[in-house]
Amino acid sequence: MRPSKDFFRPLAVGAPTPPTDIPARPSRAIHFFDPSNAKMAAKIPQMVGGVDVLLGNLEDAVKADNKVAAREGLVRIGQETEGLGGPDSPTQLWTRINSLDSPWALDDLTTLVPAIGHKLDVVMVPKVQGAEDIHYVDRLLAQLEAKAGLDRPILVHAILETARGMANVEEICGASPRMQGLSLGPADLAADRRMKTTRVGGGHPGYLVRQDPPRNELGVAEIEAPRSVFQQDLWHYTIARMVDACAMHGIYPYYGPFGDIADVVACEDQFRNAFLLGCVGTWSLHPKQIAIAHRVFSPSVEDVAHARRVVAAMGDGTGAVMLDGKMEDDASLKQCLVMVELAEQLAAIDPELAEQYAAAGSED
Ligand SMILES: CC(C)(COP(=O)(O)OP(=O)(O)OC[C@H]1O[C@@H](n2cnc3c(N)ncnc32)[C@H](O)[C@@H]1OP(=O)(O)O)[C@@H](O)C(=O)NCCC(=O)NCCSC(=O)C[C@](C)(O)C(=O)O
Ligand SMILES: [Mg+2]
Repeated sequence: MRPSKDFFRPLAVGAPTPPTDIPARPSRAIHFFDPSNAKMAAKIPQMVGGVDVLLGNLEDAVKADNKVAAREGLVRIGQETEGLGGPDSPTQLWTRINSLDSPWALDDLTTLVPAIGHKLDVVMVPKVQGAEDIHYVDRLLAQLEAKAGLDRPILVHAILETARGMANVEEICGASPRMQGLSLGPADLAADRRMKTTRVGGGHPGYLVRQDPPRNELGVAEIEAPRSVFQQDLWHYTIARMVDACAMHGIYPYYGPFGDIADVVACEDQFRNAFLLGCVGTWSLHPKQIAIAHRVFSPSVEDVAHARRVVAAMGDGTGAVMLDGKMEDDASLKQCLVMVELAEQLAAIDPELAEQYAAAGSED
């Protein structure tokens, strides 16, 4: 569908022109912190450069009594933290504002944009229900940007955490040229869908398939015999829908929170599933989840080396060749190019990865 002629025009006189393409800035880990928590806030300056995104969370997980302190704390951090946020920073600055039906969302935006709008890369909007929520934020941001004299539009990221939001996922992605991406909000979404879970993301041992029963010599199924069970991914359908909606609109899908901080193994599995399905990153709720996210959402050295071999073997990119007993063709080349491009983007911001990927290339 052709967008209206005004789609890429500023929504307020004097506001910066919205982007026609959303840049693929590395955002493997979106690290959440509560700016009203002095201990967490104190750690932020030393995290700049060590994590792709720092997100000052103002919504759930911040106590109602601390909402103003969190907002003011984020302003202070945005103003005082060197190197944080803006187009040239190694670490983007994002915020999650309060939900649009809360008493705080309006003040969040009217405070943050004039104070730190030049540093703020992305505003994450929770509990987005449909395009109307994005239109509201879009217009308000344009008015505030114009008033503040900003020359760069702030991007918008929606969290999918209601059944209605999921049903409207495509129109949410296409609601504004500011749309940067989507994250999964598994806890609120589970509640809204009336799923019978109590966790923040991750799987559930009850969601499984069971191996067929063996049969005895009379051909009767022995249903009490021991059988393997395979736990399934509760979030597969949702993430796959998000990935398609984002890919269709040229924006970026992210997993979301994994609340079992102690279970770093299952966390890594959940992140990897999302990575393999097409997500570009995830959230980190605790410092120890940052390294997991960075590791998982960076292609492995082996995959990059293989992808480069396929690119080299495919010459002009058409036809079919055999490599290690496998057929490679135009379509497998395209997958390999996704991997190589991502490796190049990450190498540009991560010297350690750059070295590993360079070595992977030189082996061929
Ligand atoms: C889980 C908690 C309570 C454990 O906090 P803790 O203090 O018990 O952990 P710790 O292991 O004892 O912490 C060690 C040190 O790290 C610090 N620390 C700890 N966490 C952080 C952090 N994030 N950033 C920076 N520093 C952090 C902490 O202050 C402490 O500092 P210290 O050594 O000086 O004493 C804590 O990590 C936390 O509050 N994390 C953020 C939680 C959050 O943002 N939740 C909201 C996102 S999930 C969500 O909203 C759902 C969703 C999408 O809406 C939906 O599915 O519907
Ligand atoms: Mg939520």
